[in-house]
Amino acid sequence: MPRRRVAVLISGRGSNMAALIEAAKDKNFPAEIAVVISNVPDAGGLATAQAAGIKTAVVDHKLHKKDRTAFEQALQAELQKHAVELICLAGFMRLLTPWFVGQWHERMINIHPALLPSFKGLDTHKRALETGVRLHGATVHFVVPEMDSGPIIAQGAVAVHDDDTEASLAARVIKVEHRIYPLALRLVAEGRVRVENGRCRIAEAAFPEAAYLVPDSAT
Ligand SMILES: Nc1nc2c(c(=O)[nH]1)N[C@@H](CN(C=O)c1ccc(C(=O)N[C@@H](CCC(=O)O)C(=O)O)cc1)CN2
Ligand SMILES: NCC(=O)N[C@@H]1O[C@H](COP(=O)([O-])[O-])[C@@H](O)[C@H]1O
Repeated sequence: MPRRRVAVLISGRGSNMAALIEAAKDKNFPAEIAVVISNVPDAGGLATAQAAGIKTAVVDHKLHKKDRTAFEQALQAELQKHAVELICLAGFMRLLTPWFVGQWHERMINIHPALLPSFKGLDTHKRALETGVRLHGATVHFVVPEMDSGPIIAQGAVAVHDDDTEASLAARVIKVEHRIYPLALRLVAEGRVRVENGRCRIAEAAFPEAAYLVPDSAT
């Protein structure tokens, strides 16, 4: 089965993008990173991608003023130019319209730094600490028009320590993100994930393939 052509969309640092690029270096990985696209011209991840020999492009939402459709049509043209089959949102901070999400139904995934459905939106680590949850983590999900609400593909959890700060918790969660995002992309690219009644079913899943409980010693 040919490797699926993937676009990674970023807005910033790109550490999840780098984890996906690293995984795709393995020729047996069922996907190749065809292009990295940023809506922010000086996103740090662009240089990382270029250094890894990956094509990059900038589609600056500011150039399209507040016209989301025009921005997304420019994005769509760039994706078609690279014959992209799957999209990974990795710290991509633009809300996508139902039109764009519809174009990529069950072919676009996102990583979110919380155990969805808890803590949708922004500032997830701060809110987790304020709430006093004992487990926190990250989620890879299919993107649907409603933000952070798509079918869950993979999750990874870490314990929250009483002396945790937003920074210390974020540092442990990002390590989990870099483990579950390549895993989730592999499952989707292998065609092993099907959505039934809003829930993901993973074919031949060797439990706990799509769920990680990461012991403190590992983070
Ligand atoms: N239709 C969807 N679009 C996006 C989703 C999604 O689940 N459905 N996931 C996000 C990623 N994300 C959280 O995971 C997220 C991205 C952006 C925002 C946001 O409020 N953006 C503001 C602008 C902020 C900025 O430019 O810095 C906006 O778009 O007006 C919240 C959550 C990706 N898109
Ligand atoms: N709501 C989307 C969101 O908050 N995404 C989060 O942004 C960070 C991007 O880091 P990275 O650029 O190093 O991958 C990651 O923690 C990702 O989960």
